[in-house]
Amino acid sequence: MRSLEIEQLSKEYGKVVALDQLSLTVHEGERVALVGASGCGKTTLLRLISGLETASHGKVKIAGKDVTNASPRNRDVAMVFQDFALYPSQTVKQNLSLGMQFQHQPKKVINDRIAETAEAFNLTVLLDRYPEQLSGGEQQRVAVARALIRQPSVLLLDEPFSNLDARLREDFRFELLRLHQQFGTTMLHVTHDQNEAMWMGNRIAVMEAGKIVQLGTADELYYQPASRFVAAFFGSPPMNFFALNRNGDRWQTGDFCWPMDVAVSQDASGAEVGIRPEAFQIDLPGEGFSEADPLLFHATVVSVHALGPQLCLQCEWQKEQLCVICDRSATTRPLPLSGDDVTLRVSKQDLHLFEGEQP
Ligand SMILES: Nc1ncnc2c1ncn2[C@@H]1O[C@H](COP(=O)(O)OP(=O)(O)OP(=O)(O)O)[C@@H](O)[C@H]1O
Repeated sequence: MRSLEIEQLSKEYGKVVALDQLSLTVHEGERVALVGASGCGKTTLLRLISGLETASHGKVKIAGKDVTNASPRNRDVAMVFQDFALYPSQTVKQNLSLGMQFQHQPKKVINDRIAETAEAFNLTVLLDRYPEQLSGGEQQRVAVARALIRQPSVLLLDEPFSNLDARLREDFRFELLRLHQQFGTTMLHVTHDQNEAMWMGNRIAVMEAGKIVQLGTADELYYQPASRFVAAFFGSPPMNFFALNRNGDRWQTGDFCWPMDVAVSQDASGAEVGIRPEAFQIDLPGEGFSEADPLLFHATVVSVHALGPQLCLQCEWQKEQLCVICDRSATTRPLPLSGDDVTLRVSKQDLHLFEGEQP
């Protein structure tokens, strides 16, 4: 059972509460991506799991064993750092062997494991090089290989792609997924990048101010965000948000009245409706849509951006910016131009209501 269990974990630095009674289970062989804004406590959590920091309260269990007070070496966990943290004066081979030497593994086991791992990670021809003689992508492969060679129960990754350029990042994502299939290691992967989280996580945990505010699959977070924060975090271009103003018993944005069944609580201090850019259907005036539809938006196109098979329209509606993404094939011909009036419609199930949250 190579799982990771975190129970009610807290960490305070003086008055700063970096982690606030956080609980999370990563099941054996699962990949959980951990996302959140800068300063929300992601690195602190990894440091507590790996034993580089001690917890103020709570427990960390690895493979069923309580390791809350164990030294880093006795935790059966390995970590890959953002800056790779390879030893510059040691060759790739020496970097790979160091952890196993600390474990006092026999020389034959070390050599066999290095040969196997170098093969799996495509590092065989690089074994005698020093880190400075490697490209960023190669250094990253060595860093992950060094973490996995000890066959830890749990692998922690702290922004492992952030020092790679966009192209390499994508290649490395596939590589890491392939290695995960091969090794089946339980993984907790910290990232700032929503796209990376959706690729890498079987489940994604969203952190805000030292707590997990939502844990679920990429689909759950995208289609059923538990808060405005989660809704805004996932999706590119991001969700459109429209502030609602109370007018008697109606809720409006500009002159537009939202349907009555967009039910905002009587005591809500403020509310917003969120609509994903791809939730809009598009038509030119006078075609197709029924004017009786309560969710028609008459907008003006400000700019049009071709994104390969998709089209992105930046529009103005009720003095608000509104972004629409549509498949080119599903768009009316001729394609809309800037300055055109367009009619958009959404389905009620694509409206996300957020009450009383600050952007
Ligand atoms: N050694 C420390 N002493 C005091 N405060 C600290 C210390 N380490 C972290 N903090 C504080 O704890 C909070 C969480 O920091 P942490 O580094 O875990 O955030 P993070 O989510 O990893 O941020 P980033 O994405 O920017 O790396 C922050 O408010 C930070 O200032």
